[in-house]
Amino acid sequence: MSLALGCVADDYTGASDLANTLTKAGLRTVQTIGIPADDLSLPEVDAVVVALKSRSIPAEQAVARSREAEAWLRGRGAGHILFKVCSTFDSTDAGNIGPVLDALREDAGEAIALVTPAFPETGRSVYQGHLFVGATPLNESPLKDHPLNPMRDSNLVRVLARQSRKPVGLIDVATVAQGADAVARRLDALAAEGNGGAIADAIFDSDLEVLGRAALARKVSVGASGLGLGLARALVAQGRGATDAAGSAVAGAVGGHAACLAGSCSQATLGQIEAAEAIMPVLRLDTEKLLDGDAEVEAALAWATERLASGPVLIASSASPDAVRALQGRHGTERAGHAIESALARIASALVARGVRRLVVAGGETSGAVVDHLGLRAFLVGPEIAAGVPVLRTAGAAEPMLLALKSGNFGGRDFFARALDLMP
Ligand SMILES: Nc1ncnc2c1ncn2[C@@H]1O[C@H](COP(=O)(O)OP(=O)(O)O)[C@@H](O)[C@H]1O
Ligand SMILES: O=C(O)[C@@H](O)C(=O)COP(=O)(O)O
Repeated sequence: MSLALGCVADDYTGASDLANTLTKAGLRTVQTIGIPADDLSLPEVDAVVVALKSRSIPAEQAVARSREAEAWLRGRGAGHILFKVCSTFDSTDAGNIGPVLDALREDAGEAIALVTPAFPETGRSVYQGHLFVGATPLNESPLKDHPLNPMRDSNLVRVLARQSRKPVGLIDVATVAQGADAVARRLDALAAEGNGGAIADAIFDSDLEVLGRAALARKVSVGASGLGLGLARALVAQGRGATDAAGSAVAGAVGGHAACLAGSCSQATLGQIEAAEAIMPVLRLDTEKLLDGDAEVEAALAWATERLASGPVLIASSASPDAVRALQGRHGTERAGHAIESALARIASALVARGVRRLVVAGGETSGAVVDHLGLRAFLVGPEIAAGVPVLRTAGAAEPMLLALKSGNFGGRDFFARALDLMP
């Protein structure tokens, strides 16, 4: 295996989002769950996205796991490593974007790394270093209420500098408009001034193509799927792409029952759950009881077992920002988050034991907990359900499954219906 591109993603939905983008851009791509064991046979691919559940763990653990993944990818020929983070830069002042960037940059022997979370396809743009979600600055968007990483500063130069060992500079839109050579010169100048990272403006895909070309001249970059698009287009232009059709790797139905699990409390997911009530049974979990033992999980499984044979069901812990804050106030943010992720993961395993082979999961941390509990090892990329969300087919599993791991903020109101239509 001689990879054109290696990617380390800090959550599982983000990994599938990136794998989707790379596949659509012409790179044969596989998503692995952590570093794959030697016995896992992977298809011939141009890119591997190693998915880690490292966005919200202690920084030193995130650094160690990211460096292991980087070494595995470079050992398979990857000349460039993209550290895939959230397009809304989900992180806290404790990290982990800054600490991981510092480590990967130093491992690569680079003085500076280009950083941009812009992803125009989903309305993420960066202007003068400020991140916008649509027309709304990040700190005024629903991301300010994220249960684990509330984003309260749209100025990413400030945000990243607070997490990094070295200062952070800006590559503004005027420089990007001048092309890849101008970006390269700006990176060199910022490095000479002692900066270790540079937030790059990007509003359109054409900006990301410029940034992809400039980034590819170095060994490491940090960004969301927009930068992935730029890197992929630069690699395909160099003749490193695939010729076979994207998504063909997952042809064929898997059958079996279908279920949806939602742990995301994003505004988008709350609306999608509401819309799903019109087309399938929806169970809203009592999160207070969920934190108080197994009774709520057992009740949810009894509810689902009565309904699975008749069609898809949806089980959700998702709640409004006020309800989330109230639960966190009573039980602590970390305990509430981990306990609910764990409960949804146990529900997922029990549903698979009851014949579910088509599973839609809403939420990045939630998807990580579910996929880990199911022991899934890798995914092939299928058709796109919504921007940033593909159908995934398990690779290396005893029985094939189809999954959709939906980033909290992605997808339209009819997402659950569209996903199930594409997961026969
Ligand atoms: N009702 C709730 N109250 C508090 N926290 C919740 C609730 N439901 C889910 N959570 C937690 O919120 C976090 C959602 O994160 P994640 O799954 O990554 O969603 P997103 O993709 O929207 O960021 C998880 O830790 C999850 O366990
Ligand atoms: O880049 C993005 O926005 C997504 O790929 C992503 O990482 C979202 O994270 P979650 O909302 O936690 O799924």
